[in-house]
Formats: sequence, C-alpha cells, structure tokens
Amino acid sequence: MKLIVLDRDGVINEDSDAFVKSAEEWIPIPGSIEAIARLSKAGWKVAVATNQSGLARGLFDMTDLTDMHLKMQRLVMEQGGQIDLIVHCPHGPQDGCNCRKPLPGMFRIIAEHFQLPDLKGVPVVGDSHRDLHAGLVLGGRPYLVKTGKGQRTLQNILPPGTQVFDDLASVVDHLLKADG
Ligand SMILES: O=P(O)(O)OC[C@@H](O)[C@H]1O[C@@H](OP(=O)(O)O)[C@@H](O)[C@@H](O)[C@@H]1O
Ligand SMILES: [Mg+2]
Ligand SMILES: [Zn+2]
Repeated sequence: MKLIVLDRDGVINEDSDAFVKSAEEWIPIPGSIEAIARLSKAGWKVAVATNQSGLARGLFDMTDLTDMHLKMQRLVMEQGGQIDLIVHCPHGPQDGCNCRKPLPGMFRIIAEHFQLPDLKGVPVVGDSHRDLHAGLVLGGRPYLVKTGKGQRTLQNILPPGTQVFDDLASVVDHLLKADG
C-alpha cells in the first residue's frame, strides 16, 4: 500500500509558537496542499498525525480544530485529492498519554486503520524530532522538512536514515519520481 504519514503544523500549514488556534490562523505552506493532491491522484493514501496540546491548554476547542481540518480537507479536495485519515493527540505534555509524539500511539491507530501490522517503509514527514521518532517506532521512513521548526530540528542529530528536504512539495516530487 502506498501510504504516507504527515505531521500537520510546520509541514502542511505554517506553524506558530503561539499555536495555530483557528481556521483563520490555519494557513497552508505554499505547495503543500497541491502536493497532497498529487499524492492522492497517484494512488497514495494520506494520513495526518498531529499533536494538538492547545486543546489541553484551553487555547482552542474541538470545534476550532474541526474547522481547521475541514478547511484543510476542502483545500485538498479542491485540488482533486483527499486526506484519508486525520489523527490528533488532544493531551498536554503532563497528561501521560500514549498518543503524544514522540510516542507512537497515533501511528499504531493509523496502521490499524489501514489494516497493516506496522508502518515498515512508510514515509513519515515531520518538522520536529518527535515526529520522526514516533514514526520510526513502527518502521516508518523519516523525512525532515525545513519548513516550520525544521531548521531548528536540523541543528541536532537526526535519526539514522532521515532524508532532508526543503518542504513537503519537494518530498512528494522525490516520492513520485521514485514511483516511476
Ligand atoms: O506539529 P504538530 O504535531 O502537527 O502540532 C504542533 C502543535 O500542536 C504545537 O505544538 C507545540 O508543542 P507542545 O505541544 O507545546 O510541546 C508547539 O510546538 C507549537 O508551536 C505548535 O503549534
Ligand atoms: Mg510540526
Ligand atoms: Zn495523547
């Protein structure tokens, strides 16, 4: 199965140290929406795994998050693609959940949804270490983008085998070229 797992903030949309708290604040990174649509049209399944501690912090609520994801989905569908699954962790750093990246809980949910035993060889695209580590636990192939917090992430040692690209559009160019 051609499946990819994307981090959201800093990969699909612009991130903010003040959190992205509404659909109005949710702004796509240039090329990312079109890149997701290109994957869909090439037969890829697209999943999103996103930490949303802003919910636990009371910065926004589930209605706001749903509005952000409806906007994201609408923009991709307007380009002829779709996002097949969006999984979020609503918890805060102190909540002790098993789904907040770098823990792999969301990635297990994604594997189960697509009836896969693991995510061996599945590209996992993120802008932070925690995105890459969470995906590696299930065998994912790590891709770091320089958008969002990616430049900061680059300052530290990356997991072995991590491939670095400027942005999601460049990752998708690479994957679709390899598709042949
Ligand atoms: O990159 P993804 O996983 O899609 O989402 C990240 C966001 O939930 C927020 O995660 C926060 O980290 P803490 O949750 O405070 O550690 C901060 O990094 C915010 O700047 C960022 O917007
Ligand atoms: Mg991110
Ligand atoms: Zn969680």
